[in-house]
Amino acid sequence: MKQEFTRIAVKVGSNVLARRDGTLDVTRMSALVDQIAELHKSGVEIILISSGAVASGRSEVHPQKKLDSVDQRQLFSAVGQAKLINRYYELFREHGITVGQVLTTKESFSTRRHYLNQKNCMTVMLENNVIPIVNENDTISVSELMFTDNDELSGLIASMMDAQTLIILSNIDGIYNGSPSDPDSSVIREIGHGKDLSNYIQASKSSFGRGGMLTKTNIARKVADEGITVIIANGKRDNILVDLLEHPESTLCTRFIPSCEPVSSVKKWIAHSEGFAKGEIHINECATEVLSSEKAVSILPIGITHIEGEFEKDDIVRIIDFQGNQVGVGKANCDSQQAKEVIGKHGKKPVVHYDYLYIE
Ligand SMILES: Nc1ncnc2c1ncn2[C@@H]1O[C@H](COP(=O)(O)OP(=O)(O)O)[C@@H](O)[C@H]1O
Ligand SMILES: N[C@@H](CCC(=O)OP(=O)(O)O)C(=O)O
Repeated sequence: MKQEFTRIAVKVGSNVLARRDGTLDVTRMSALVDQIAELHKSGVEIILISSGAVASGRSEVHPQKKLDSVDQRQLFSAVGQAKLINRYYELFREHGITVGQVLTTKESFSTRRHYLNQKNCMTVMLENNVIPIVNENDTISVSELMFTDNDELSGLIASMMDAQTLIILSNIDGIYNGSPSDPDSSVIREIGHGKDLSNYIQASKSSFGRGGMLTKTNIARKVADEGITVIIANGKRDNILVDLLEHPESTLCTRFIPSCEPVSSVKKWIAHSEGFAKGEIHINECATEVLSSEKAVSILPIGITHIEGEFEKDDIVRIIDFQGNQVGVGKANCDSQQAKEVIGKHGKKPVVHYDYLYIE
């Protein structure tokens, strides 16, 4: 096997694992496990991000009374995750491979300490030849603190674990340049930096998915900008994982070209922490221009016009340009009160240092 990659993250969407009637497609699961086992045995480290808990629980329990969507998700995932991981455990055991379950929440990424704890857990698993199988802990995640979907989670994991490639498996061959059901549209094979895809993406989602293609493309772009190749491919196609790595040219998929600029570990964490931002730093036209150049610059008080919200030192803040658009995310070097006191002044310390600033 071509050994281009040493560590990859594979995300398997709900729709790949669920049959039309919502039951778990064990044949598909088994086929994917066979491929992952083959890659694992050839020396590629794999991190599996698997959806399917809710879908597999849905067919197991039949509630007596009508449940709201949160109750349903909690009930189905509690039952379904146990079933899912049990299946994986048995299927991988046939190949002599040990797997471990990592259930996480969005909040578990909110501080650098929590983030590093999770990274350490998965590193130790990989070092011991254990394949981590990650999913959101849907039993305790409620709306505001949930990942948009497992695409978002997979992007975070790929970035945190310094994977070279993130393969997102869905029930479609890639991103189409029109409606996927339109015979005139075709799969976009490669997507470079800055390409706007919003015109192509339909709001429709597959039956069991949560986020849809829009979140997939947004996440894919962000992760590719951090230097990771992102591939969207069809998990229902036989041998897809092995084909993607062995015959990349002839295998149908959408590939996001990664940026060549290395991004530090701290910046990667900050890039995925926008959801935890406590405040906003608004900057003037001149600062906006400098930030959009290739130069390494910090946010200095002289370029700040105003501060919104209350934040402490080390909290995540959004950077907003003079036209009101968000241009980045950073870790504050001081609290909001101290920042307000130095607005517009020369010769003061950065409010967000370059090392802790991620420009989108
Ligand atoms: N331009 C497009 N190209 C491909 N798929 C699209 C496009 N626009 C919308 N979609 C929809 O996105 C769906 C995949 O996203 P999603 O339902 O979140 O799947 P998953 O459960 O695998 O994460 C496809 O089944 C398709 O219906
Ligand atoms: N954590 C949920 C995943 C839901 C979800 O976002 O799925 P997907 O549309 O595959 O990204 C589950 O296991 O059912």
